[in-house]
Amino acid sequence: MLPLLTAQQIRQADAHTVITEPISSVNLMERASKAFVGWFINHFQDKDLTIAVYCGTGNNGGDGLAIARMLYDHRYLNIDVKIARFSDNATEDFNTNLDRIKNMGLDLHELKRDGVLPAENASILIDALLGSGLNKPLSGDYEQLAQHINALNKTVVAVDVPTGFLPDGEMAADATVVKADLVITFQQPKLNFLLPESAPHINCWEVVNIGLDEGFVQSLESSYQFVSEKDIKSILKPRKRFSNKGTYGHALIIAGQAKTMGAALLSSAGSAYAGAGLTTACIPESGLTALNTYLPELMAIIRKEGALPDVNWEQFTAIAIGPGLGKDTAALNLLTAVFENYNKPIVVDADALNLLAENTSLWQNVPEGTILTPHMKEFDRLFGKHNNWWQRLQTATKMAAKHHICIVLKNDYTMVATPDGKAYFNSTSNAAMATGGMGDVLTGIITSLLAQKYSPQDACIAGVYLHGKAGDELATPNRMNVVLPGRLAQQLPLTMAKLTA
Ligand SMILES: NC(=O)C1=CN([C@@H]2O[C@H](COP(=O)(O)OP(=O)(O)OC[C@H]3O[C@@H](n4cnc5c(N)ncnc54)[C@H](OP(=O)(O)O)[C@@H]3O)[C@@H](O)[C@H]2O)[C@@H](O)CC1
Ligand SMILES: Nc1ncnc2c1ncn2[C@@H]1O[C@H](COP(=O)(O)OP(=O)(O)O)[C@@H](O)[C@H]1O
Ligand SMILES: [K+]
Repeated sequence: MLPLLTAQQIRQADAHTVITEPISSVNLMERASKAFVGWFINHFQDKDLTIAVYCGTGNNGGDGLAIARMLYDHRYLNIDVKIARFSDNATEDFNTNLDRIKNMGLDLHELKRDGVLPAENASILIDALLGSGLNKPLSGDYEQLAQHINALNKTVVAVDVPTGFLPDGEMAADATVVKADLVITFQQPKLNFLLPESAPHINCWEVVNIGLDEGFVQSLESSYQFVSEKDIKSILKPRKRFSNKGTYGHALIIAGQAKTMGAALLSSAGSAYAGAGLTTACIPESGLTALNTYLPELMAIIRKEGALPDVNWEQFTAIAIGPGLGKDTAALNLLTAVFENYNKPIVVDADALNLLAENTSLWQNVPEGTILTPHMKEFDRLFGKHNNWWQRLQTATKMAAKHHICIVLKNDYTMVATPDGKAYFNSTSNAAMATGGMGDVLTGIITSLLAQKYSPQDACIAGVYLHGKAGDELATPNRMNVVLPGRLAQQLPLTMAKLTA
């Protein structure tokens, strides 16, 4: 896992690295700038590019100066450096880099506090005005310059963090931020890059390693982690010789009404394709033909109107409830029965989440290790209205700890909050997956992994990763506009095979 630190913790890691490596802070700046330039020249190979580097007078600006110098050394000769002298303060490493660049023959201009904004002929702007040192919203000269840059409509590459963007914590919805086509960020994605509020400001980001002390970074035991393929490979267990269907558990999916049978089919397919030994769908009678036609491998328990189905609960190694279930009395009775009769972790999704939100007494019977899989609206119904995703992240970790459950809060970079108060951000999935029924398949996958005896935490982290990875495998190479959930389910055996090979 890649620990995701707050800006303050990054500063600590920075200071620690300077002392223990040891490396001077200006050489650490040199290393960071070199990493930026390495990425930049690989992707912008035309040396005739006209580039303007906008520098503040802090360390982000110091990076900007070092980057301009290095690009010039790489024969990018059309570089114009603009230094925003909006503050009387400048850091030592900024000043050192200013001395280094002064006599190189590059164009250096200073922007004063007088509000006169520069004309701009360059095609690429490098934003090194402010980085992770942002401690208040932009105002005055900085805000005007940021608005001016945005109005230019040029390609903007930001150093570490776009100017005005808060790396972590709650950012005002109307904050002025330099709009970056690309952010080349140091060491790790900043937490707020992973939340939807970043969408208007950041088109894409890339991480470059600057060699902060790994041991120290780990020792901070960050509450936030970024999941990578390596982590999933160490979670997933390959299927064994001499195993049989009993080895891989029996999943029960309680889902669907006559008009939403698709939800039951898709979640059951997710379970079967993710490798449960057996998958049974608990569905209304009207859906039986559809079930057998769609996937004959599935078994059924029929729900008759007005009666609870006769279920031998203990027979199942994992149970999910909710997709397409509706919120009528029968659905509520079913959910109550599941909570009362089954004491192992249960996957609760969709309408079952809405029922839980409306019937809070149900909470007392939620088994430890249970998994909730809300999207944003379901999450807010459960835990109250939130103004932004930072707040949701805090609530998710708090509620997971309070109820001893896992909460899978779905989005791009779906986060899994676990009972120990941590949050794991997923690194797969794409916008082609934004289509109805996709969450149903995820519910099936997580239930399947639970049935196969993965811990609730591993089932969530691996399930979310596999779901997104299958979506990426289908969408990315073929530039698919949309990936349908049923097709994604079918991709799972291949995705899992690659990760367990
Ligand atoms: N470990 C790493 O990752 C490494 C990081 N490095 C680089 O350092 C960057 C962080 O540098 P930094 O700490 O000097 O802060 P930076 O963003 O340049 O801001 C400068 C000053 O501006 C001020 N200020 C704040 N908000 C403001 C506002 N709204 N409007 C006006 N002013 C505002 C505030 O000063 P204050 O006003 O509080 O006195 C602040 O101190 C980081 O992003 C990366 O590029 C690498 O070089 C090496 C390794
Ligand atoms: N833009 C996106 N980028 C990445 N993943 C997405 C995107 N949109 C949706 N998804 C994924 O698709 C699933 C949608 O779930 P949900 O909203 O519950 O769908 P449904 O209720 O239709 O089944 C989630 O797992 C989510 O992470
Ligand atoms: K910046």
